[in-house]
Amino acid sequence: MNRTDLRGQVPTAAELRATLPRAEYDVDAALHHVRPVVEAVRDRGVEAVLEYTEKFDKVRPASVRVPRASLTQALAELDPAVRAALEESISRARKVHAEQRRTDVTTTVVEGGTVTEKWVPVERVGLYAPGGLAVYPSTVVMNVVPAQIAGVGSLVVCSPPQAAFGGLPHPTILAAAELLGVDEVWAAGGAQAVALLAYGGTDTDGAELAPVDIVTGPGNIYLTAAKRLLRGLIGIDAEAGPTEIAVLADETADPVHVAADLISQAEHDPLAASVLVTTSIELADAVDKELVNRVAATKHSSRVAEALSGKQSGVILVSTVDDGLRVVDAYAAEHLEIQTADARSVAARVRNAGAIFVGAYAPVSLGDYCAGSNHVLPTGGFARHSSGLSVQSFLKGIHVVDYSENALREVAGRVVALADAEDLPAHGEAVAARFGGSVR
Ligand SMILES: NC(=O)c1ccc[n+]([C@@H]2O[C@H](COP(=O)([O-])OP(=O)(O)OC[C@H]3O[C@@H](n4cnc5c(N)ncnc54)[C@H](O)[C@@H]3O)[C@@H](O)[C@H]2O)c1
Ligand SMILES: N[C@H](CO)Cc1c[nH]c[nH+]1
Ligand SMILES: [Zn+2]
Repeated sequence: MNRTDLRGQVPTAAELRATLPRAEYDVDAALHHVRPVVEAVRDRGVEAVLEYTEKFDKVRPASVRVPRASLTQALAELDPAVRAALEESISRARKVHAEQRRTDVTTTVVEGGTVTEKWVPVERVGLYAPGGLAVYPSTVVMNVVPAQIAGVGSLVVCSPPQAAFGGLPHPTILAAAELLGVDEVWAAGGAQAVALLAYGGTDTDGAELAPVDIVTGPGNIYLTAAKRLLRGLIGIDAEAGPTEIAVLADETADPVHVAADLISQAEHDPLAASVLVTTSIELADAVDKELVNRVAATKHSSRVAEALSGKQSGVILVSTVDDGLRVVDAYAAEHLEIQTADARSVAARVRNAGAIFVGAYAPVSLGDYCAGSNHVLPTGGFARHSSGLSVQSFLKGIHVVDYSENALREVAGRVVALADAEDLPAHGEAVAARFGGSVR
């Protein structure tokens, strides 16, 4: 991997951001490519979805809505070991996400005056599970579990149709949906899926897809560009693009673990990013050596090799773990592993990461499938300001203001004073009208 030596230097966060490895992933540039797709689906519905599906997925499904029988059949035919693993993943995710459900809080501001923050689930959501370079039944779990726990009443899953399966999404995607009790699945991928979810459409056999309020889930640049384009008409989660792993390690880390973990995320995409930040040049050398053999032997060797040699991946040498923390905070990785002495206390000092994996026995792959945490996480530095998918992503907070006559009278003069200060006297008059026209 490329090396950057920052030992003996103390760059600012802005300087770090300018020098750290990062892919050229220009979502804005992809907007012009997906705009015609989105507009065609808006104007011509499912017919346009099918045209783009033929073009990009090389298959034309008979219908875009997946028949109910295909869902039950997929689960019936699912390998029992995969079923057991999905059940474990679902049950752990439910355990963690159940604790996230916020309860309504009522604050008594004055006697007779309360403000309640009420959490209301979004009515209908569209959940995307990618199906390009790999298929992601685990992402069905990570989308559906928080939405269900939030209390969303209507869920639809979209995943790309697979030519090898007659235009249906991959059977493990269908089986995961069935296991989770989701019965509305549509075979659409990328930008056309997001547009279909946002605008709705009528299938070839007359089945209706009602527009959703929010679309969540990760995907490639076309999916992300469509989410960015349609944001406003629909809500979206944080952008979750090509997978990233950063490992902050010192001389106590095992190079075999570090190399295996860097490869694990590089296998998602040639654009995936694997970054090692270390105080130890010996560890960096040992990891590089380990990578040579492992990359050659791994199944998706060329994809991994491309990701690891890309400008988005590399080794950063730092003088101290404190300097390393500054680097990983500036980078704001989707996944951050801490493989140092006293990993817990180092992890406690991290500010920016989608998820943090502490110590030798918490590899990112555990979080991808079975830790109970969510794997739909912000990439591209978005972890500086955004969180991963959670129950909260599917809830809206509404303030409910309930004041009695006396409680309003008590504060009426203040409202009028502020309204006058803003030269919006009608605001004050709306209060005064309740008290005979004057509150002074
Ligand atoms: N951050 C996360 O939480 C997370 C989780 C899982 C996966 N991922 C990432 O999601 C991404 C999945 O990408 P993918 O490509 O494998 O699957 P995908 O489902 O996002 O994309 C496949 C779709 O892209 C569309 N497409 C293909 N070529 C196109 C073109 N030239 N123009 C317009 N549309 C086109 C096709 O319609 C196809 O259905 C990977 O980068 C992976 O790393 C991220
Ligand atoms: N690492 C991905 C999130 O970036 C999630 C995933 C799903 N399956 C395997 N990995
Ligand atoms: Zn992964």
